[in-house]
Amino acid sequence: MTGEALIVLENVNKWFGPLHVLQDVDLSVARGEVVVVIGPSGSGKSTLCRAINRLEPINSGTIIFDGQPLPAEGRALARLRSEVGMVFQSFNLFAHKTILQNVMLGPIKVRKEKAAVVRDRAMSLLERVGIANQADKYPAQLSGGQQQRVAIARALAMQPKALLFDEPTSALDPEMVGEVLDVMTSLAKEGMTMVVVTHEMGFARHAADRVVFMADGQLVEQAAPEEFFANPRSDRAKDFLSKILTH
Ligand SMILES: Nc1ncnc2c1ncn2[C@@H]1O[C@H](COP(=O)(O)OP(=O)(O)OP(=O)(O)O)[C@@H](O)[C@H]1O
Repeated sequence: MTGEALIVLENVNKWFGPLHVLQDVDLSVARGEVVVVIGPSGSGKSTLCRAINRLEPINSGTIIFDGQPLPAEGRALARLRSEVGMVFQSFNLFAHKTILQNVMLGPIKVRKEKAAVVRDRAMSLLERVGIANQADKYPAQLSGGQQQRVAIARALAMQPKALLFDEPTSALDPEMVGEVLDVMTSLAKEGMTMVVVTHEMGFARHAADRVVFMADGQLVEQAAPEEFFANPRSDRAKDFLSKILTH
């Protein structure tokens, strides 16, 4: 971690109708930092994650990425989306394209890179996530854990400056969760800047630089994982942890 901020949210507010889902949110993520966002269902974690690359418009406040205010549209937004990869709960792969084509698509379509260059990068990323031998298959032929690893390779193919994960293991059968978390842990160790919304407390403990606890649209507290899990300060965090850790 260098300490230099890559993602900065200042006073961010978001309403869904009368529901105030992000309430004056301030958050700064340093280059190379891994921030894990936890909290009860409906507390605004996904909305926060989606706001960072403008999948969700905000009502007020500022989001700065790599020194620039978040663009609303046009080329600058396309550039932002290519610099901030996102991995979703549902893998969102193109069903009628092969695994390799899925990984190659973004750099070719969005960044107009040459296919030969992209193919080499895509194959080495598939190698890295342990799926190179499935490159010519279609998503439906892979398990959920394998598809999510492809989705991570696809995000990496754009050579992003940061990766956002929105509950990446929530749709997986339990035996596949570990293989996806292993890939994420190795990215974290290599210094990728990551914001991860998850209910996986083991990942939060071992891979996070900082845990952010959200409840009712607010960042209630944040601390290094060893400090947060040993000594949560707010009653809401204590209550949340006692429920989730005894589950
Ligand atoms: N498109 C939408 N329209 C209306 N309300 C929404 C929309 N998206 C989310 N919400 C509401 O906003 C609140 C925050 O949702 P969000 O998905 O960000 O929470 P979360 O903390 O990620 O929850 P979970 O852990 O269950 O995924 C919830 O009450 C949710 O029902």
